Amino acid sequence: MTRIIDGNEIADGIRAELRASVETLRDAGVQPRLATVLMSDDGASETYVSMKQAACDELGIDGRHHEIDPDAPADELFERIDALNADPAVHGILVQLPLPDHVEKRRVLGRIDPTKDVDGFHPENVGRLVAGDARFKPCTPHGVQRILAAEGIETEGKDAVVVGRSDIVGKPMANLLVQYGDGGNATTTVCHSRTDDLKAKTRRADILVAAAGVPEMIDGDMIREGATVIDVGITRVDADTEKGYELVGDVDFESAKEKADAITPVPGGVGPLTIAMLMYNSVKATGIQSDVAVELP
Ligand SMILES: Nc1nc(=O)c2c([nH]1)NC[C@@H]1CN(c3ccc(C(=O)N[C@@H](CCC(=O)O)C(=O)O)cc3)C=[N+]21
Repeated sequence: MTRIIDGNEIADGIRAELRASVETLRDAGVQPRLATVLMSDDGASETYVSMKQAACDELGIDGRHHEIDPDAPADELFERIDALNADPAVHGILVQLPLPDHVEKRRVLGRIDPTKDVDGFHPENVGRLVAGDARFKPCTPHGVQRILAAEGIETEGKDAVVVGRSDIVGKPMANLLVQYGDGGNATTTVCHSRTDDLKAKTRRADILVAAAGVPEMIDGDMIREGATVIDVGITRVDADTEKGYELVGDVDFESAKEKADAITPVPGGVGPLTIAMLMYNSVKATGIQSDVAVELP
């Protein structure tokens, strides 16, 4: 029987443990605070930011939301980041992506204080991850590692194939899978839109991570019998539902589940872990900045 992995359940477990870490900080007189910054009027981005704020509320983290007009000059965003960097009561800063075209993403990510960079996208944090000395693991790949661990899926010696090479998922995911240690030691292949004969590569995967952002591009025919399939893609497609859309993963779930031993659904798979690991990084950031020793799950 194919196991359908319940991401909400795994995320709930992590959040329950994080609540105790937040308590430790509060008992020491430190109130964890996460600033989210949205410079977009995209509906999906608004939804994600409000989910992050709701997760903060649930854990006792003070979530402060900041909005910047998407038509404002980039300097307005930079000044806001500078102010948040300088505020000792703010421990984590998340600038929601994507940003408007006139705002250079690289300049934004490089401007956030690396000790407050809960996304782990600052070049210093990327470098530390690659060097095997991660400070903040990027939330989605970290969440995928937690799913594999929770499901007892060994990565050591396995063939892992990541489809997608984005800075926020594909590249850090591949890096984590190839690192020495728990959740790593996999033989890792990174595929992308220009990969020749993609199917030949994905079919070799014991662990397949689909993170290309192309709805249903991976079907059962591309999956090895008995594989673990992790679907990171979440695309909104117009549909005749209450919200006017539905969420579609990068994996064609119906055909994939015929081949996979374990598979994550969309929604209810990786998405909830992304938010849980953002909370994890926010607690970690608070510990680093306040010099309070906190146990992390
Ligand atoms: N600086 C930055 N950091 C991010 O971490 C970041 C970002 N920008 N931009 C956009 C992506 C996307 N992302 C998601 C988080 C949670 C769900 C999630 O929880 N999804 C639910 C369903 C959500 C729904 O109903 O729409 C699920 O899969 O079950 C999805 C996507 C974080 N991102």
